[in-house]
Amino acid sequence: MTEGKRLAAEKAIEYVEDGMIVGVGTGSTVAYFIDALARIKDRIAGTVSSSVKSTEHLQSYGIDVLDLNETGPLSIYIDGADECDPNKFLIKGGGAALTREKILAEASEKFVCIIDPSKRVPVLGKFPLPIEVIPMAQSLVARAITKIGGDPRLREGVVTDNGNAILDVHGLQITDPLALEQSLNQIPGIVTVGLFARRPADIVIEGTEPPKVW
Ligand SMILES: O=C[C@H](O)[C@H](O)[C@H](O)COP(=O)(O)O
Repeated sequence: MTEGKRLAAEKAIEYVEDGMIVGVGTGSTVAYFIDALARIKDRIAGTVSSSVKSTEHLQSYGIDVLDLNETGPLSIYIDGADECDPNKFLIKGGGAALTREKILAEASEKFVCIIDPSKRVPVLGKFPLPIEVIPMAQSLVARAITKIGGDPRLREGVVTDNGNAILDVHGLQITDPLALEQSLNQIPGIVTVGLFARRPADIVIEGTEPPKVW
């Protein structure tokens, strides 16, 4: 699995062109990408980061981390996923960074998703769906999710970079990711749903030997 993450991350470097500002996701797969990016750091114009953790990792290599409000749209965003289906729809948020990740995916022309082969699934939902919620709405949101058949569990001891809580929703068979994303987005108190269907990945790199790109 670790090797799969590294292989996918190394391949993603081929999508980074000279002078680009690179959107950088979060997680153990992206950590390999940051290590690889450090080797070509003098060829890029900087990065925009999706989390405090990735920012610290990037800065440890002396890579510039810029403000999205200053950069404007990004050419490329590289990030991992917890699950990826054949339509390149994703579940993300296992590392609680989903909100800023969704913002960067939306801001980017090309979203390259890097996964080890275990993340590829026919139907999303085996991995509990992360949802970032405003703390005072935790119970309200949990009740709404229970009504649609999900089993929401508070991720204990986790506060997101935005000061919010995470509910992990178990027991959903996500056969229509787009519809579920849209309907959950209507519930007050939900900040971000960890379903990336409205804005899926454009390219998926699966860390096989050699890597599969689809
Ligand atoms: O919040 C975290 C992110 O969505 C990650 O990209 C996702 O959890 C995958 O992480 P990893 O590469 O560690 O499996």
